[in-house]
Amino acid sequence: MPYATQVLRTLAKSAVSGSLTSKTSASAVPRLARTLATPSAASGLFTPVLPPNDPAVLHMISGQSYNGQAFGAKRSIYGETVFSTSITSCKCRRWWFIRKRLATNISPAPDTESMTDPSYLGQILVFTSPMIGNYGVPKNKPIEGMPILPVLESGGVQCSGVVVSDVALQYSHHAAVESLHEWCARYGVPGISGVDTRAITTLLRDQGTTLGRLCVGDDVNAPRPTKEEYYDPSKENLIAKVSTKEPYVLNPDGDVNIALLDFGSKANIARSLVKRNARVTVLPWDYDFNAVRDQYDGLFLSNGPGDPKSIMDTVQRVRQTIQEWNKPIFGICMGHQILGLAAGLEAYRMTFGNRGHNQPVLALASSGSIKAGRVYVTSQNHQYALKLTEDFPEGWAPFFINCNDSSVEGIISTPESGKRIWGVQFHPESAGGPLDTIEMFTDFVDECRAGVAARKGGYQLGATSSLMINHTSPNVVEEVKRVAVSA
Ligand SMILES: NC(=O)CC[C@H](N)C(=O)O
Repeated sequence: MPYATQVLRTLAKSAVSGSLTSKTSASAVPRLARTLATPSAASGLFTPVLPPNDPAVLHMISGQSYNGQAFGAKRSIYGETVFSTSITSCKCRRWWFIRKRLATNISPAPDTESMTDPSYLGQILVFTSPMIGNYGVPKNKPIEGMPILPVLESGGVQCSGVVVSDVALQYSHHAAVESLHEWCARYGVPGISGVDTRAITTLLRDQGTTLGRLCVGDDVNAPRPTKEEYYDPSKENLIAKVSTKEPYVLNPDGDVNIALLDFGSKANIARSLVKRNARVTVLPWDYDFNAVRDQYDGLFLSNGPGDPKSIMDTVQRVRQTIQEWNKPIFGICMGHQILGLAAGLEAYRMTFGNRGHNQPVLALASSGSIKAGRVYVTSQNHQYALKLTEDFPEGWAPFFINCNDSSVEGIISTPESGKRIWGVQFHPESAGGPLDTIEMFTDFVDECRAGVAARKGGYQLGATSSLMINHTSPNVVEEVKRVAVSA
């Protein structure tokens, strides 16, 4: 057991059994007990329910096994093992500050944002940050002014399991109501702690995202699964599992009418639109938007789990929308991949994808708040990407490129196309920050509003983009990579 876990387990056990008085606990952990963010040791400091001392093991289909201790639900699961490079520390302070300014959501640790993101459905999430759960978990209730939407990214934990080096047995945050262990247990999600997450991450980085099995309790002693027994979520239409079943409306009095095609949308996408006073109609993933499109001033395509090619019918419908409809369209992550496929680009599965809140991207075009030539730090969670190609389809250009691996981070309709369409692989809405690209929501909603004004007459549509890379040049791929590397 890692030393930090041992110390905390002993401290927490003593506190629960009453062997530490409040006086001695304050002197044993003076800095934690006195933080301003923690109103009292009783409400904020100690985890009242500790994980049982059960063993756990993470098996990989490639043959490796990692032994540790269980927390969360006492249940064994299969999933796709992926790693996230989110760092725990900055978010808490940042969100407290932003919440005061914008009355927006709170989400005290990146684990809660990632774990409630429906795009993680079917995945076993390995955190490279060594200690996870320090801020606990807040009440996932709607905040004032935003009925329906939870504080976190969805109503519950979406990933299948979590892997951490050292699960925090104590949490301390003004908004926390339970520990990571209790929260996972409530949602039937098992966790493993006390494993070498650096070794697991190195493995995943080298061989790519790998199918895994997380065994808890008695299952630890069961024989390893055969290759055929591993479950592969990427073979399924996961979007159908997380998308809304029925349409619903948010902010009915908003002044611009936006349809949000829900592939498993993070709540902060809807929040970000509502905050800009859009009336948002959330539609199921397979809804025939073309039948109702004239009612709307703009279309938003959300993030979502799995392979974009699992919903080619939707791609076909979006292609028709792009060809026949001239209002603004914005897609994020899965939404961007669907737009790209509809535009005629290729999508491929990356080796280990990009997951974390610290991915630098370079803008290749200026549009609204985005300036060509600038690097923006972004939050990401994806396994698939659009292929960077010499011959971008007519009317389209690369918008952003990843500075680490030169993968396509965004596409944009060219000024000559007469369209106003943007797709980004990263998450501008990222609830945990960074918020470098959050104003893309303002750009989109303003563009929709400009369309409404133009249709009423008299208002000139916003001229949106200018391109830095000439997408018709003979070596667009080389040019884009050169610029990304020099950034
Ligand atoms: N966050 C997302 O929308 C992810 C899109 C897609 N499921 C991928 O893994 O690439």
